[in-house]
Amino acid sequence: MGEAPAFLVDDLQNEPLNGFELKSGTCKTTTTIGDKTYVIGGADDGTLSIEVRIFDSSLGEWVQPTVYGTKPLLSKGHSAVFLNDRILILKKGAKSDDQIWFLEVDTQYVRRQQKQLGTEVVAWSKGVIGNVEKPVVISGPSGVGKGTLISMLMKEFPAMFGFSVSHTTRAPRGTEKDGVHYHFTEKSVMEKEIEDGKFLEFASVHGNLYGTSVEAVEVVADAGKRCILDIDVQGARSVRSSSLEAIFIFVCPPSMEELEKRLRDRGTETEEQILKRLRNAAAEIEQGKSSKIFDFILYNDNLEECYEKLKKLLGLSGCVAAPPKSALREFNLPLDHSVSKIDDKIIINCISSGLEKESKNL
Ligand SMILES: Nc1ncnc2c1ncn2[C@@H]1O[C@H](COP(=O)(O)OP(=O)(O)OP(=O)(O)O)[C@@H](O)[C@H]1O
Ligand SMILES: Nc1nc2c(ncn2[C@@H]2O[C@H](COP(=O)(O)O)[C@@H](O)[C@H]2O)c(=O)[nH]1
Repeated sequence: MGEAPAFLVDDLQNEPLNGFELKSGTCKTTTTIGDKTYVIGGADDGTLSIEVRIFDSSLGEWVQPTVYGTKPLLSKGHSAVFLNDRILILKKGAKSDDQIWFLEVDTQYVRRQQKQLGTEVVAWSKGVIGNVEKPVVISGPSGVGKGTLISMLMKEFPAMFGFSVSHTTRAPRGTEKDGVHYHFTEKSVMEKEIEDGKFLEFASVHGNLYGTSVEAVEVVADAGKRCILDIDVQGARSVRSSSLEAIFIFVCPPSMEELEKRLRDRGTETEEQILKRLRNAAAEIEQGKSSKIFDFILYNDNLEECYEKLKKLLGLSGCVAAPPKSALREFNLPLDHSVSKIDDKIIINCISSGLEKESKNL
């Protein structure tokens, strides 16, 4: 909370200002939702990213919200329009893969964080142009074959799927590479990043911390690929209640004996770790089968048969590996534009700068 800079108070007195840039060339917009006016833009704290402040007219006060997600970098300005539970931000003069952003202000995820923290919360997420299909969340007990199935999918459809590289505090196994299999990290560093809102979900699994950063998912979406997350049941539950709309698949072993055999044959864990993973497996299978988190349950008995079933439920049966959907189609947003919403359509009014000014709607 704090005092309003004079120019903003002036600007706010001249309502309505929704979605329009404030005067004085500050590259800030205001969006009023109920008692709250979201002032978006500028970087008061010396960072290079877009800042958010809220003026609560019922309190007559400025509120500094807790901001989650990766913040967009400053641009030559932006337009803003409110869409149901989030504000659409169109950055001016930005590259096509950096033009569209959302500031979540009233999504389920934001409301839950607000309740937990007792403060105002907003969350940034990046928009993607095109038809990237829903991400796929794959869970199941350790050793059931999640990684094997995902590798088969990535090998057959390299241009279609991208793996969400998680962070973990566990030590790398022999052949694992940092940044490819996991981002191997220190516990204190990861805890700080969790506090800073960089994670979509995280959980303590078999005695170590694991988590999916917002960036890990964005990297895949930015490449125009469908994101695959290999995460435990706790993580799947968090993603289920986040704003990420995904397909949730739980992989079951044919028996506990077979699961133990696979874990032992893999030879990557100590005896103590194997026993811990097996103890946790029973509870995970119980939750996986009984909770309403998962859309599909797959039994991984015969690997090839299970893989075929996985492809079928992802709509890939009999599919020849296709080139990537061109999710990053060129989309040239002119520098001079305004944005509004009518019914289900976002109208972008482009003003061309010639001798005779011309206006065109997209
Ligand atoms: N259907 C199957 N039949 C026999 N062996 C299998 C089958 N599926 C996977 N395996 C083997 O089981 C072992 C464990 O598989 P994988 O590493 O893919 O499990 P995971 O679920 O990813 O485990 P974690 O959660 O610990 O990473 C591997 O050695 C793999 O080759
Ligand atoms: N909640 C999350 N769980 C994760 C994530 N990345 C992996 N995992 C799960 O951890 C166990 C153990 O994995 P291992 O590589 O040490 O064998 C397994 O069930 C994974 O699904 C994550 O980002 N979040």
